[in-house]
Amino acid sequence: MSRQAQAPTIVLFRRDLRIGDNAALAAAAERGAPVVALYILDETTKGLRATGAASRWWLHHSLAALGDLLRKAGANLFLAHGRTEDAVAKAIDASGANCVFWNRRYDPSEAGADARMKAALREKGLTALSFDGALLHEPSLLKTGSGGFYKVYTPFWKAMAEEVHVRDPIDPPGSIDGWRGELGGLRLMELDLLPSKPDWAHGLRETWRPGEEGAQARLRQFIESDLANYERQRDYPGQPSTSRLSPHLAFGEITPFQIFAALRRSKSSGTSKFRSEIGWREFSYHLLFHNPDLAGRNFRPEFDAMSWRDDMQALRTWQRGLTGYPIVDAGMRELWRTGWMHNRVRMIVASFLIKDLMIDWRHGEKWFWDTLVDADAANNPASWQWVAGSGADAAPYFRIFNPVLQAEKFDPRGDYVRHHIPEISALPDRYIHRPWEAPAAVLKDKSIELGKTYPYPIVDHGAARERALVAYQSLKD
Ligand SMILES: Cc1cc2nc3c(=O)[nH]c(=O)nc-3n(C[C@H](O)[C@H](O)[C@H](O)COP(=O)(O)OP(=O)(O)OC[C@H]3O[C@@H](n4cnc5c(N)ncnc54)[C@H](O)[C@@H]3O)c2cc1C
Repeated sequence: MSRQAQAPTIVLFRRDLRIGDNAALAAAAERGAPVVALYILDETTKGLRATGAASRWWLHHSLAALGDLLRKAGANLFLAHGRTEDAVAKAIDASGANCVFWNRRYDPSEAGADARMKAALREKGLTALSFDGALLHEPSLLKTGSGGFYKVYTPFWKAMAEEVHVRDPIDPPGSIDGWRGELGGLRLMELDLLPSKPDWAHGLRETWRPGEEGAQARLRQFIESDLANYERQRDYPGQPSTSRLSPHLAFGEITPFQIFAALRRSKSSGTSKFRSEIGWREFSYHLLFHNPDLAGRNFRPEFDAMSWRDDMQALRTWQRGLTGYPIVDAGMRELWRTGWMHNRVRMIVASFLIKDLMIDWRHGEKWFWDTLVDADAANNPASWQWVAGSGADAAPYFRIFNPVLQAEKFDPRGDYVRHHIPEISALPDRYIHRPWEAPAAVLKDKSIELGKTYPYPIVDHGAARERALVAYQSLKD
């Protein structure tokens, strides 16, 4: 029997848009039958969170890149839109496939949908298999001594080191015997993922190269140029020293197994700190797996009693980067322009929204979800809850970042702020993070009119801090 006459294997692609270290694809290629590579944009299955706008932009380009790689290897990438189970059933009917393979997802709503699909397919006598790849550990397997899940990062990471064997990445299949039929699917443009009216994505296009090859290039460049200084420089947003692998990881264009293997091969110092940051991603997924509504519900229920301010005007001012605190505004504008923000600045802007403006962390989480290219179902809510103090292993409630002192420490010459806020870039270093203290003559000389060309601070940090401490203390009491 020729290979094309064998019943094909459907391989579902989701947030694993790569051909390297792709266990499901490798298993399908090894099986020998033709492969139907299928991506389904599922905006219908109940409980799945809709992809944010910046992530949709990324997804479009990542699918284009995956399609190219698959084509070179011998297979088409088929595209569909609708409920996953319906689209899979249609693909089975059209292709005569008798196997469906995929890599596991760990968001409980997605994992639940996959489990239901697996049971339904098996009931029909088909082979349905799921594989690992997104995480170094299976959240269901790593348990504390008392059989629960970890709520504190340090023991979690220690247990990972002791119990989890980090396997080598799987090579991409040399060639794939792609199924030659027609599914009647969609073309990429028909998924309608790109912004058009208006097209706000020019900053994203300038900044990123979505896709597996872009991810591998980024990893190589990071290891060669920045890894050695990572621990020392990772907190300074003006110096590009972090890996910027987050969107590639969020879309599964690269796996933690591939990153760990590359770190093992490198002779660089600084690998331990970098590994532990990847560990925070593992920890976030561990928390999400065990707490399905991480984006909607306080991990610590006592936070349900917090009286947040319902100030939508202030929320919009924060979103637009017009709070009058330059480091906050620079971060929010970096996010809007590039779909990404430096980690230190994410912590500062989040603390500002939650503690200086007393706005519910869920509003910030939603904005990030929509505007980040690395918007991640685990990292985003876990990090917001960490800053709010409502999360597992959270920042202590009395830690309220002073946006001026943070800026002076981590952006000492104001490079980052100047880059993102041109209207105050001419200010001398001593006023760049506190323009309201600049003498009138200096402001005039630099053509800055506070309240007109750049705003006055939306709140006084000292007073806002006191207000937050009272609110947080009342929760404790
Ligand atoms: C309020 C807030 C929201 C966040 N939202 C997201 C999000 O939606 N998606 C996201 O991937 N990260 C999020 N983070 C975590 C972190 O800011 C980003 O992962 C990091 O800035 C990405 O840049 P990088 O790839 O250069 O990081 P690197 O420093 O190079 O780290 C490498 C990788 O480790 C992981 N990582 C690093 N720091 C963290 C962390 N604190 N928590 C979890 N994983 C981490 C990421 O996968 C990252 O790509 C958020 C942090 C905060 C404070």
